[in-house]
Amino acid sequence: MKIMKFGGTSVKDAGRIRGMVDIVAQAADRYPVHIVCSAMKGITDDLIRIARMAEDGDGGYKQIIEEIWTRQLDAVDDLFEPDGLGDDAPRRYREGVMSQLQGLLKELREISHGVFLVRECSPRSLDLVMSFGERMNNSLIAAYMNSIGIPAFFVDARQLVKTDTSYGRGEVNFAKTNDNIRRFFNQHEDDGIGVITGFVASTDKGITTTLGRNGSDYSASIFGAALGASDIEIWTDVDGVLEADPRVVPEAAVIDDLGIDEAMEMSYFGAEVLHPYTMLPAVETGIPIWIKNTMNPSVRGTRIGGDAPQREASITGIASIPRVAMINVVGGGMVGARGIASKIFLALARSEVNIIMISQASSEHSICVVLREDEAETAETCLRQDLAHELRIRQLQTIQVIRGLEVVSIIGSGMRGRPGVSGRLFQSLGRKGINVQAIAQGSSEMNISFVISSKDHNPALQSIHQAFFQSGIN
Ligand SMILES: Nc1ncnc2c1ncn2[C@@H]1O[C@H](COP(=O)(O)OP(=O)(O)O)[C@@H](O)[C@H]1O
Ligand SMILES: N[C@@H](CC(=O)OP(=O)(O)O)C(=O)O
Repeated sequence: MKIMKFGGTSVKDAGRIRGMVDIVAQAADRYPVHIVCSAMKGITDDLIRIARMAEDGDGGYKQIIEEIWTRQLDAVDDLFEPDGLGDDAPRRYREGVMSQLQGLLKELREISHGVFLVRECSPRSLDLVMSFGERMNNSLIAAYMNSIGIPAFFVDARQLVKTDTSYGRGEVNFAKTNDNIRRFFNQHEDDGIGVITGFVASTDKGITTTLGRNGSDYSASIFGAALGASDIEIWTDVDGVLEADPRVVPEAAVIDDLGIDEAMEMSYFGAEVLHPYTMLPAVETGIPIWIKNTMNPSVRGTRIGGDAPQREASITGIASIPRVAMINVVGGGMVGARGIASKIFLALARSEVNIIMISQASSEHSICVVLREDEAETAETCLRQDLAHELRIRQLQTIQVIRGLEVVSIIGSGMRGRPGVSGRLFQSLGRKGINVQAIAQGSSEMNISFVISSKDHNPALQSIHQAFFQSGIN
């Protein structure tokens, strides 16, 4: 059995849904499959805008709900068109799916109105609002498959995937989740293809949660691991994981095989083609993950699994995280002093921000942490509170926040023990006049990360790709 996951680009309208169902039907002729689908491309962003506008008392949120509804209706009209041969199935299924979608629309309108009235949208309410994209789209897809004679059943993953109450990024309780999934699919053994909502989950009390943006990839691997799938396929709009973001580096080629560690580094450091947690369930079960192209299904794609293959090349890929900030904690009194680093990290833990990168010069004169720009204010407040004493006695001179930055990483198991890689990297940036503001290298030697100004994003990625992949001396 295989799990096939289709992202928002692969199910963004009726045309793409038809293409996706063709791929699924061909696969299902050869082996059992279940599918995990995302919301139509852009719908989750629209739902977030609805919540934010309603929270701000901006009645314009209603217009966005109408736009979402129009996209759903266009897809229904196109997919459930009577075929003119007297077959009534499209009409019958159209009525069923319309009533399901209208129910969801009503619910979305009521929740948004509630947010508008109280002028408050908690992370918990936001998760509920965001869940509608996946719920609408998978209801539509399951009905469409049935209407063309492919037995399918809608699966609301909220019934099965159980998380804690970390809204916006629920932490999965695997014991309960695996048990729920196995029991549910045993009961539906003869019902055809499960059409599973990606991204959404719920707490023990049934409160809706989500798995984080782009979390449908993770949903696919949760279901794949629980059901002992032979493969987990992530279908998207590119031929696989590429050496760099193809929108910036059009010359980037497909990486045929990636080790689990390399894939984790690529996704953690910004290759949005894959959610970083996707590999976790697969690591334990050894199930390979494939990245494949819905628009080009015959291409092999990238296989992710096990250790990285032996490589001639030093680096495998380049990734980047935009919109980060750097906090520099600077002070002569830090040199040789004990406990300041731990105070800094405790303050950051208290602020619940996610630290992307840390760097400390051996002079111990400063510690720099890199985090998402929208978390910088919270982090700075906590640091100033917890380090107030050290600032007062001048053990620390400043806590400086620099915004408008980006982390770029070069990744690859071939870097281990190979001299000259960072030399070539920084030479290529230097030639383009790009200033590097901080550097970190993990002890695994599989990643060198550095911070640059956001405005240098494109030239940095292009010059690194040129230096390693296009020069013939990677
Ligand atoms: N290294 C990379 N390899 C492949 N795609 C990448 C990479 N970095 C960024 N991308 C972008 O990720 C996109 C796919 O991710 P996403 O939009 O989340 O897809 P989906 O809608 O299928 O979930 C691609 O269209 C590509 O532009
Ligand atoms: N729809 C959700 C979950 C997701 O994974 O979407 P996609 O597969 O389109 O990246 C999001 O936009 O975050």
